[in-house]
Amino acid sequence: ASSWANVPQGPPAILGITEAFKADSFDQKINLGVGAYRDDAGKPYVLPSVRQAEDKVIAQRLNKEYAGITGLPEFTKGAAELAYGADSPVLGRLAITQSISGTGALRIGAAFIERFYPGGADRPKEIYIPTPSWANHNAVFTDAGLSVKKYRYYNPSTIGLDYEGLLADVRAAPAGSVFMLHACAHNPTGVDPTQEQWIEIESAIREAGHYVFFDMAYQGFASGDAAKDAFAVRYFVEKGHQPVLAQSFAKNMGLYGERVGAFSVVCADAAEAKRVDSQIKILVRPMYSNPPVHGARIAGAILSDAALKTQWLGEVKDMADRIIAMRKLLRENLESLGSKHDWSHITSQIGMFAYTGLKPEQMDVLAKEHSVYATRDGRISVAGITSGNVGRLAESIFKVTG
Ligand SMILES: Cc1ncc(COP(=O)(O)O)c(CN[C@@H](CCC(=O)O)C(=O)O)c1O
Repeated sequence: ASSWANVPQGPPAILGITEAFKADSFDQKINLGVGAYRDDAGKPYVLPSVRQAEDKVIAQRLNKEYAGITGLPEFTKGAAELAYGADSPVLGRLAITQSISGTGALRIGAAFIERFYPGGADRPKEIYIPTPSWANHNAVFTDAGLSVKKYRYYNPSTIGLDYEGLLADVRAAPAGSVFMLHACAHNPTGVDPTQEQWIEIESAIREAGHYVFFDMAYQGFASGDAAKDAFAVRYFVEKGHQPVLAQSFAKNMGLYGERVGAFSVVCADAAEAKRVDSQIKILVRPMYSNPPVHGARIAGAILSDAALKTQWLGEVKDMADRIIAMRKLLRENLESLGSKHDWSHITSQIGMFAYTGLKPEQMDVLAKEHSVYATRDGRISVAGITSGNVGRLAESIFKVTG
């Protein structure tokens, strides 16, 4: 018998929505599944600054030699400055490595925590993640040997933040627990703490002596302002935390398939950063040895050139602005159709996703009867909405919800 005779059929991943969408022959079908930006024509968007940087890189006719284990220094320097601020004092005590996009950064972080987080041999290796969180977080952390705990985050009745629940869970967790925080544009809810709420969350986490793992997959893409979107990361660092951070350039640079990301650890001093860097190398070497260079060369070319970086940040703002405009249009269409529901969450939420509040069964009807495809948790990728399809989308949602 085959060695793999006992391999069971697994459930489809989040990217399963795309298959169902592709199989639908209706010419006005709408894909609100995968978190990838689309322009107002519903097409994937390669940022002009990325095309220009790529042309510059190709014109250099560089060789294809291995990068170092921690990737291209020009890229990681730029990624660190973008996240922490170009004049941040932590840049001198930071260990940072390029990663296989955000997922890879999360995986390196999980492995680093599993191997080195203090608390002795008997301490359970665990991490607290929000409820709900990105569908892949659970598997990334459990596959790295961490047990995943949940903290309250979303309040279905208000379709907003469960602020009291979040604070209660932070205070209830054993001192020194690891908390994973979405830095901005929470996936899947699009519900972010306000700056005032972040300030209170920080003091609760500091008082409990917890450790923070930031996941920043949408910097610049949430509000259109990279510094604003990094508020939580920079505020926690300013208050003395030494978090680890996973960065993705999939969305804000549109480098999805180039797999460009970074993982960093804020250390106590340069000597500690050197020791941590050596251990990150020991973790990464047997994982994938060293990262792909093309995407990082593009990102590095943008981040190290003032003019290109400014142009890029303008393009990220344009993407964010289009998403914000589509949120407004969807809400206005639903209201003008006479819907009795309060749709204010559609415009108060931020980033790639809107958590509609629709039930799984309603999402099934949207797909089957209206050819509108999205995940069953009621999350829609706002980037999939265009001025051309927002009318039909609103009608479909109105027919399903009344
Ligand atoms: C919060 C969060 N962290 C990390 C990632 C990892 O992104 P990388 O592509 O590895 O940089 C995503 C992507 N989530 C999107 C993209 C599709 C997916 O992989 O699930 C999503 O939820 O649709 C994310 O939403």
